Amino acid sequence: MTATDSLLAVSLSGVRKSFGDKTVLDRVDLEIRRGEFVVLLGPSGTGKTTLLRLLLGQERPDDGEILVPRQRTVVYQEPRLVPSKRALSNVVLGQPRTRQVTEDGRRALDEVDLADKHRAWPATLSGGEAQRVALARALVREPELLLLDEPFAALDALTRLRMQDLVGELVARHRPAVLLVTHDVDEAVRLADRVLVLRDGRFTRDLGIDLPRPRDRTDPATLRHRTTLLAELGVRSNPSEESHVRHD
Ligand SMILES: Nc1ncnc2c1ncn2[C@@H]1O[C@H](COP(=O)(O)OP(=O)(O)OP(=O)(O)O)[C@@H](O)[C@H]1O
Repeated sequence: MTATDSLLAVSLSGVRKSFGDKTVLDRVDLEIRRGEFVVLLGPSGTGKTTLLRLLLGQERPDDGEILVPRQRTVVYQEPRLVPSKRALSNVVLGQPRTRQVTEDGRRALDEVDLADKHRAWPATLSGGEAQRVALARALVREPELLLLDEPFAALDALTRLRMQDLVGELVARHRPAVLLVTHDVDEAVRLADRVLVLRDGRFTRDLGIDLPRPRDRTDPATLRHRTTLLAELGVRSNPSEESHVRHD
């Protein structure tokens, strides 16, 4: 990244990725500013996870350029905790066990409201608690880029809403750039500064959401964005409709 781009956390230009004769990403450009919360929406199989894997360096593009900060962490749909390590050890996994690291780990657990669970084994945690440990592990390293791959999808509805609020609060405090992959339009409108819709290898919509937080899902402006995104995904919106779209 050049000096003039210092406000950018992520820059992709002309990125192409195919598997066999299937082009998944077709000359994609993407810029994410520092501290910006971007949500990536799209039907199943359109390349959202592939894009995330490219940002993590787990895949290489066939063409194009990808610039990402070195400090990047990820939370997946499953918490992926090490079962033989207690909560705190999972949070500071891979880091030297200095006093500072232990303190930071405890603070991170405190931030996700699990201060009293630092000695808990993963098997004794609820799904939501385990996911909060995973979030603490991702944030304790103060990443410049936080990647979230459907992190709420496996949670029950109430826990999901609480987790969304928690992520919103923690991101506001730590200010990493965020790329959140989801199928949930309401989640996108609730959290994003900007929503990108990925279809047929390209971004078909780049929608800025400039609304105060916390956001009320019944607010007319929120509903307008929701309707726009559902239309972009090819889903008709009406009040009784389920917005958690999955095009399998
Ligand atoms: N390693 C691979 N080898 C072959 N094909 C792959 C590979 N990884 C992904 N694909 C294909 O690329 C396409 C995009 O997959 P990807 O997982 O990125 O989609 P997605 O948008 O994340 O889907 P979902 O929403 O269902 O998670 C799919 O057709 C998938 O089968």
